[in-house]
Amino acid sequence: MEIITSVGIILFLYFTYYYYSYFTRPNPLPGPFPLPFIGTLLQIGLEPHKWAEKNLNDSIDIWEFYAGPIRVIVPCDAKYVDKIYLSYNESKSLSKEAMFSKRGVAIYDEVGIQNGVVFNNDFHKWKRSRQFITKVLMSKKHHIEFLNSSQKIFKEYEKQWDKNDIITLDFSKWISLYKAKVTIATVIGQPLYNLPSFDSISRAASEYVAMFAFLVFAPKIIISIFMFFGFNTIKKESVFLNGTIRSIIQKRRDKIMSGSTPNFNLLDLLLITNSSSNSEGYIEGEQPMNDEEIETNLAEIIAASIETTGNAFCFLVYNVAKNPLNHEKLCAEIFKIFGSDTNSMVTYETLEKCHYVDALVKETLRNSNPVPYNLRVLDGDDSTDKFHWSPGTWFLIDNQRIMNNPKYWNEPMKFNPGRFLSEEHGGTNEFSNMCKNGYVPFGGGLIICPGRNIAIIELKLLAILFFRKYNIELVNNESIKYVYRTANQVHDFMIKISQKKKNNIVYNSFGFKDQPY
Ligand code: HEM
Repeated sequence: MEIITSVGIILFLYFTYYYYSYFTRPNPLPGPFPLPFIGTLLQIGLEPHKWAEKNLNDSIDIWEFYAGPIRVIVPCDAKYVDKIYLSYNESKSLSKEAMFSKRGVAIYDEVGIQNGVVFNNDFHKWKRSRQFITKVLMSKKHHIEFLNSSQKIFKEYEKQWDKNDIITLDFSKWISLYKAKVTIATVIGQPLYNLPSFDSISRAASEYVAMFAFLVFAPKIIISIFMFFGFNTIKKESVFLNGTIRSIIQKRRDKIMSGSTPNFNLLDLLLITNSSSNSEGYIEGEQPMNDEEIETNLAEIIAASIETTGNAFCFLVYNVAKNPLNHEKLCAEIFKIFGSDTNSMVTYETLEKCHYVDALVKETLRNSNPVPYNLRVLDGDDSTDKFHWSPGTWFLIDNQRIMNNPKYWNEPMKFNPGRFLSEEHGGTNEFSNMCKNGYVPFGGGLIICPGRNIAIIELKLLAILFFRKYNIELVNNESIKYVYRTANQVHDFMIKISQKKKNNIVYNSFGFKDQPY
C-alpha cells in the first residue's frame, strides 16, 4: 500500500513539474498537446510532416512537438535558419559556428555510431572525419571514377532489358539494388569480399537510416526497451553494425601494407590519406584514420548514398512520367547533346552542358526532397529571428516546407524545372532571385551534405541513361507512395520500360521534327 502511495506521489509530482514546465516554456509555439513520458507520439508518430499537413495552415512558419520529454522546434521558413545554416566563411569564430553543428544525443553512444560525422558530438573529432571524407567525395577525380563505374553497372542492366520488348518492374526495389551495386563499387571496390548479397545491403541501408529517425523521435523509454530486447538482433543482422565492414577494412589495410596498389575507391583513399604511401592531398596536422573511424564513416556514406539518391531518382522518374512537356524538353536536350547514339559514354564534360537535366534534378530535390528534415541541437544559447533559445534546444528544420514556401516560390506545388533555368535557356530564372536558404535540399552551413556534388552528378547521369534510350510509363495513375524513415522511402513504384524505336519522331515541338531518333 505504501509503495502504491509513494509511486502515486512521485507520479503526481512528476506530472505537476512536467506541465508546469510546459505551460511556462519560453516562446510557446503551435503544436500538439504533449503527454508525460511519450510526448506527442500519439499525434505525430514518427512522421511530423503528416501532422503538420493536416493541422497547420500556410501562415504557421514555426511549430513544436515533443519527442518524449524533449521539446523539438520545427522551423519552416528560411528566415529562421540563417544562423543554423551559417557557412564556415561567414562565421567569425569557429566556436560560434559550432553552436548549431550537433545532431547527437547520448543514446547514440550505446548504438556505436558516434565515430563518424552524422552523430558525432565531439566537434574536433567530427571535423577530423569530415576533412577526410570531404577531400575524397568532393574531388573531381572521384566524380570521374564514379561516372565510369556507374555506367559499367548500368550497361549490365541494359543488356537484360534490351532482350525484351517491355519490362515491368518495381522501380523502387530496382533502384535500391542498383544503388547498392554502384555504392559498393565506388566506396569499397569490387569484389564484395565477405559482404552479403546486394539485396541485403540495400535493405540494411534502409534499416540503418530509418534507425536514425527512431532514435531521434521515439521516447527514451521506448528506445531503452528496444535497446534491451531488440538491438542485439538488429546488430547481428546489420552489415553496418556487425563488424563486416571492419573486417573488410582490416583486409584492405593488410594488402596495402604488403605492397598492393591502392584502388580509386573511398576505402582505399581513406586508408592512404596522410599515410606514408600517399603524397597527394595531405591534410595538415592529422594522423591517418584508424579502422574504427573508417568503419563508421563508410557505413554512414554507404547508407546515406543508397537511401537518398535512389529515392530522389524515383521522384524524378515519377515527375517526368507525369509531365509530358518536361519529358519532351528532357529528351530534346539529351538528343541535342548526345545525338542518336544511345550507348556512348556520358562524361563529366557532357554532363556540364546539360542545363535542362540539371534544372530537372534541382526541381526534383525542391519539390520532392528525399531528406525532408534536418536535426540540429543548439550547443550554447542563441537566437533565430525574434526567438531566443537556451542550450540544448532541438531544431528539426523542415527543409521541405522551406522549399515549398509560397512566400519565396511561385506556385510551389507545381513541378517546374524552368525555375532553375535562365531566360536564355527558356526558363524564368526564379532561382537566381531566391532568398538565402530558400533552397536547401542538402541542408546548409558547416555540416551541409558532403555528398551533394556526387548526388547531383548521379541523378543527372541516371536521367540521361534512362530517358535517351527507354520509354518509361507508370503502371497505374496513383500518386507515388512513400514513407518517412529519416529519408522519404518510395515503395511499390511500378513502371514499364521499353526501348525507344529508332526513327520515331519524338521531339516534334522542340525543333527536331525531321531528325530520326
Ligand atoms: C539527393 C541526394 C542527397 C540528399 C538530398 C542529401 C541530403 C542531406 C542532408 C539534408 C544532410 C544534412 C545536412 C545538414 O545537417 O545541414 C546530409 C548529410 C550528409 N550526407 Fe547527404 N544527401 C544526399 C546524398 C548523399 C550522398 C550521395 C552521400 C555520400 C556519398 C551523402 C552523405 C552525407 C553525409 C556523410 C552527411 C552527414 C554530414 C555531416 O554530418 O557532417 N549524402 N545529406
